[in-house]
Amino acid sequence: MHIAVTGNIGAGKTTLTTMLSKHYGWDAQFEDVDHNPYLEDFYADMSKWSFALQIYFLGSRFRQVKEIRESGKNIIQDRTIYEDAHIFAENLNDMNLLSDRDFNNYASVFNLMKSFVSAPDLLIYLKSDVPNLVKKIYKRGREYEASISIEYLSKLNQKYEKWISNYTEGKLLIIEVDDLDFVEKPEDFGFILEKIEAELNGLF
Ligand SMILES: Nc1ncnc2c1ncn2[C@@H]1O[C@H](COP(=O)(O)OP(=O)(O)O)[C@@H](O)[C@H]1O
Ligand SMILES: Nc1ncnc2c1ncn2[C@H]1C[C@H](O)[C@@H](COP(=O)(O)O)O1
Repeated sequence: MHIAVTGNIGAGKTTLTTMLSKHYGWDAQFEDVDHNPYLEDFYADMSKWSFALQIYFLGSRFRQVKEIRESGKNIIQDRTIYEDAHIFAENLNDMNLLSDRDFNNYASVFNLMKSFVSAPDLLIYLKSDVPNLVKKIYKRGREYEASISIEYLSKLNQKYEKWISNYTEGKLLIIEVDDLDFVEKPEDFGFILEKIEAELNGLF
C-alpha cells in the first residue's frame, strides 16, 4: 500500500508522516531537504537557482517512485512528484522566477516520467491557511526559510486548492489541520487515524 501526505510548506507533512509510519509500522519516505545542494541558495536567489532546484527535486522524487514500485512494502511518502510539477514549478513560472524556456524543458522531462508514476492508494491533503503555515515554518526554524514571503505561500496555497479540486487519480482525504494539534493532543491524532481507516476500509 502506498499512502502520500501532501500540502504546503509547514502544513505538517513530515510530522504526520513520521507519526503514521511509527503507528502502523510502515516505511517512510522523506523529502531530500537536509542534504539538498540547492535549497539554501534557492531561497537566497530564486530566479538564479529555480531550474537547478526543480531538476534536483524531480530526480530525487523519481528515485522514490522507483523504490515504491520495486519494494512491494507499505510506504508512506512525504510529498509527491505531482507537487513539484503542478505546484512549485508552475508557480515559479507564473512568478517569472523560472523562464518559459526552462519550464517547457522541465515539463517535457516530467511528462516522460509521468507514465512511470502510479498514484498513491490514498492521498492525504493537509489543508492550512497562510498565517498558520507562517507560524509553523517559524516554529521549525530553518534559517534559510526565513525569507519565504506571504505572497509565495499564498500562491502555493492557490495552486494546491486548484490541483486538489481536480485530483481524480485515486482516493483523497482532505484534513483541515488549523484546528488540530496532532503533535500534542492524542485525540486529534486519533481523529486523523479514524478518517484514514474509513478511507482504507478493506485494504487494512
Ligand atoms: N498540527 C500541528 N499542530 C502543532 N504543530 C504542528 C502541527 N503540524 C506541524 N506542526 C509543527 O510545525 C512545524 C512544521 O511541520 P512539518 O511537519 O515540518 O511541516 P511540513 O513537512 O509540511 O513542511 C514543526 O515544528 C511541527 O512540529
Ligand atoms: N519542487 C520544489 N520546488 C521548490 N521548493 C521545494 C520543492 N519541493 C520542496 N520544496 C521546499 C519547500 C521547503 O522549504 C522544503 C521542504 O518542504 P516541506 O514542505 O517543508 O516539507 O523544500
